[in-house]
Amino acid sequence: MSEIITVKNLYKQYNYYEKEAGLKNSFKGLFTRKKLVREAVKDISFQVKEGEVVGFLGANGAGKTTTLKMLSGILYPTAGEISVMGYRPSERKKNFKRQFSIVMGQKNQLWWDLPASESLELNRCIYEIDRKDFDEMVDYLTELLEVKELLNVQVRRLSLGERMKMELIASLIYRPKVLFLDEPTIGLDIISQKNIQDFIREYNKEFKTTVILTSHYMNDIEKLCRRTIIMNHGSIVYDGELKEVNGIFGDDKLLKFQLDSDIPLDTIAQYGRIIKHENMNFTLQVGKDEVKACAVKLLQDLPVNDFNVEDIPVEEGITLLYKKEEV
Ligand SMILES: Nc1ncnc2c1ncn2[C@@H]1O[C@H](COP(=O)(O)OP(=O)(O)OP(=O)(O)O)[C@@H](O)[C@H]1O
Repeated sequence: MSEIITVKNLYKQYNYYEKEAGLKNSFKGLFTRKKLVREAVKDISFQVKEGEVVGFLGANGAGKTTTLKMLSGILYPTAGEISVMGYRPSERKKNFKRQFSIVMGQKNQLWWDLPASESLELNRCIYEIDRKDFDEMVDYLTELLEVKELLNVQVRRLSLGERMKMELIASLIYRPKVLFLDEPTIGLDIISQKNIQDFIREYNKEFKTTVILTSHYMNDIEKLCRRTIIMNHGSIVYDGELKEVNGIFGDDKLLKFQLDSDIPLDTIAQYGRIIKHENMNFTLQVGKDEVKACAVKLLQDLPVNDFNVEDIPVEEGITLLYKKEEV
């Protein structure tokens, strides 16, 4: 399949001003303001094929939302190239806007005081959707998401999960080719989270829509995406399958052990890279070839209580990635 999204050397820099607390400082700030720069996205490049579902993972502030906002034309890039369906999103052409949709788990597009059906009707007019197509699509989506009977309930009276389902319906009734989902399961309980995951999977199968999804929940990415892009401090630190994420650590292993008495950290650091320590419990990262020698030495030298050698689990791999500037 061909590429539908191409991103080349994309940067986003936010310029803002320091605001000090207090009335006096606010007044002072009118004349002398300290300019600050935040490099939210730093030289990222990737491509997405038509029909692909790609998951963006990253700690808070990694640059996921900024990237999605640039892909959808909400934000102007500082530098770099973006092509989505052949359009440059920042030009905000009408035909581009008709073919993609963005849903943000933390923002609403539905009118709070009206039932969802009215917001859907408004979208029908904006996107000039044929009545028959619209009715069919609303039927299909409300059935799949099991919210048909809630269409005429005021949005403010819906639960968080029900509201997210309505948001998804509102963003899909015009059958966009590309869908950006920014944390669609945030704050949802496990069942609602699974409902949304099942829906996205089913919808992608049916319509071959290209989906880029950001989430803090690895579970969302695991369930929905073959490919994961992991961001850290504005850069892409991994692009590939989630389960292969540990490949970038080579054949490293984790030595986990508990000590009987206090030992200085710099002594322990001589045996391997300290990944985690809590009270007397330690996790060291050690190269596969050094594991045996390191384990023997550790058991000989230190008052070790409990001891284990493990592969790096995916979660730990991701945590390590989040902590690293570059891999
Ligand atoms: N309007 C803004 N002005 C200044 N800095 C901003 C602005 N918006 C975002 N940032 C900064 O840019 C960085 C990236 O933010 P972004 O929202 O893209 O991260 P994220 O990966 O989506 O994080 P989260 O998971 O917390 O939503 C952060 O350091 C954030 O503080």
